[in-house]
Amino acid sequence: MFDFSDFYQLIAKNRLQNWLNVLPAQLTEWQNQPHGDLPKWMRVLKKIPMDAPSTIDLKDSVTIGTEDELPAGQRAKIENLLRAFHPWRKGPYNVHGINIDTEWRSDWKWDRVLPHISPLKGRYVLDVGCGNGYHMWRMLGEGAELTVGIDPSELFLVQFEAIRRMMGNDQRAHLLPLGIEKLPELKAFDTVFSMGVLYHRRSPLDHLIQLKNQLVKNGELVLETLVIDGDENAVLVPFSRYAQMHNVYFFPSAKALKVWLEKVGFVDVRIVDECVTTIDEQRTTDWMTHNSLPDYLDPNDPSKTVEGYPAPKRAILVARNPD
Ligand SMILES: Nc1ncnc2c1ncn2[C@@H]1O[C@H](C[S@+](CC[C@H]([NH3+])C(=O)[O-])CC(=O)[O-])[C@@H](O)[C@H]1O
Repeated sequence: MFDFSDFYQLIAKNRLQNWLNVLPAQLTEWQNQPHGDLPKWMRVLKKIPMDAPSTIDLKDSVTIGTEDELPAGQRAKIENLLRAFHPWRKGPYNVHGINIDTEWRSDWKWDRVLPHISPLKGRYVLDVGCGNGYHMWRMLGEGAELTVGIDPSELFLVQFEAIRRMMGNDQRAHLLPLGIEKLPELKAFDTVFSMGVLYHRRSPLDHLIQLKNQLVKNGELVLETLVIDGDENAVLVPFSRYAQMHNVYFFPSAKALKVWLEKVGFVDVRIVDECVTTIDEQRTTDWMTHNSLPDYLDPNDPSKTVEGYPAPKRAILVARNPD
């Protein structure tokens, strides 16, 4: 159903080649599972043109082509095709003047991350839980040699592939529909990002070890997750939902997270940013019409979630793998 052969050919010639010992079997298994709406989305995806646009900006935004490059009728057709992949959560994207106004201002997160990380020029980058790949394009904008994203969501895979087609089938970015737990110890990436994933993992220290196992010696981890206020021993484990999210487990303080990273062997651990998520950063839009953060906060006290927990606050930590 999905063709990963370009990626296999690419990594056969580079330092990710050991991955070929397990990856084709895993992705064949994935292909053979039932996939809900994916066949329908694939039919839409194939209608999206694969022509290289006249201009691409990945440095300051993700902007593909210009408005006047395409006849109005063709632009309207592309917009309809892209809307078939609702809800668009991560972005924004601008495609031939079509402004995909996503639930999240993922560019704001990128602006908080970028000043604190090693330059990405020439690097092999892994983005764990990459969503639809928004940050992968921004990583290429910073000169990364290759970005590989992994995310189990099928909708995010088709959204990513739609954008990639309109980039002229760019081969510098690849998204694989896998969870982090499926990765062997590749020890091959210069930078590994895990943003918005840790609180979804039942075993957060194992998650940190899995991330470490993907890094080359002296490679850099960029970790972003929901945190609470408090000292090295503070951690919240919500009883059930948090801000209406299922499958959430550990919300440490940034200081506790630093200890966890050191405990599993990272060094030079730095807490580089902490900020409360505003309702301007995560909200309902024309491209994501479901409920969003404003609906998940206590209407009488927006410093709390509807469940009575502290409202979402996120921290960014950067660390080095010495091994
Ligand atoms: N086991 C797993 N392995 C890999 N990915 C997973 C796993 N489980 C869930 N995910 C994926 O992790 C992503 C977390 S979203 C952050 C997106 C982006 N990074 C961002 O920073 O904007 C945050 C959120 O919406 O809660 C989703 O796309 C899941 O499918």
